[in-house]
Amino acid sequence: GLGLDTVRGFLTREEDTVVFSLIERAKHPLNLPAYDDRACFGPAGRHGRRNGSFVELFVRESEQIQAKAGRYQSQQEIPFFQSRVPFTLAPPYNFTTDLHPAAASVNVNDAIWGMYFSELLPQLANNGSDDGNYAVTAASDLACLQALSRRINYGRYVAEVKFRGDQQRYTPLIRSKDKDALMKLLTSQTQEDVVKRRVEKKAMVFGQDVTLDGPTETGDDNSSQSSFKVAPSAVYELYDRWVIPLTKQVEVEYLLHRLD
Ligand SMILES: O=C(O)C(=O)C[C@]1(C(=O)O)C=C[C@@H](O)C=C1
Repeated sequence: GLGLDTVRGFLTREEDTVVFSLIERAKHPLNLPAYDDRACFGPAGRHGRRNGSFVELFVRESEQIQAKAGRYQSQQEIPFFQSRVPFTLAPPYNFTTDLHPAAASVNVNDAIWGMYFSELLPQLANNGSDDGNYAVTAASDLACLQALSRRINYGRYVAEVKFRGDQQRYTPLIRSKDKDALMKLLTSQTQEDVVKRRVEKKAMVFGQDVTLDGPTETGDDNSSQSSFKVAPSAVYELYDRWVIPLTKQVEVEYLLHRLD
């Protein structure tokens, strides 16, 4: 079943996905035109509606095909753009439903979207300004967004486990809608420190150039920040400023609906 070790294990494994997706995005230049709402390449004209930026279009259409394939039948996955596309490409699969139904759809995808494009991306994409290769760039944005969304919105599962493990303390706080007290009760500063230091280390391990000669250890010779594909301190900061706080926001929102 679901326990604190299991859900923390999931978050730990998700860190790999998050860090790798950031490393992949860092390969490409910023490619600003792909994010411009007014740049009207794409089929905007043909369909007579505004499609937003190229990346927005890419994400929306990618999510539609993935919806058809059944991706969002899993409660672990929440699309950035809700659509009513029925899933028709895959046989139905019996996903587990561990979440409380009234709280299962709690998510902070809008905040993740805003954070990714205005805070994270400008910092991440420093490998030149524009190579015109927007399709590959958008695909790696989608991978980052999906990894971050899955990790952060997994706060629903963490909250479910914490609620089940301590119903006597959570129930009155939920009834009185005491967000601050809920936040305090679910917080473990020790665990947050472990997570932040571990993702920083993962950025060092995954983001170094691997060669056959020379030392294999990190931390001794030339492992300055600039020799990593993504700055380890930037990954630490991403978790400190955004990933963990947003996860906790999801946990609180979930708990507020846990007794509905
Ligand atoms: O592991 C937990 O207990 C969580 O709630 C997850 C998490 C995190 O986002 O990593 C969030 C809040 C806690 O203070 C510690 C860690």
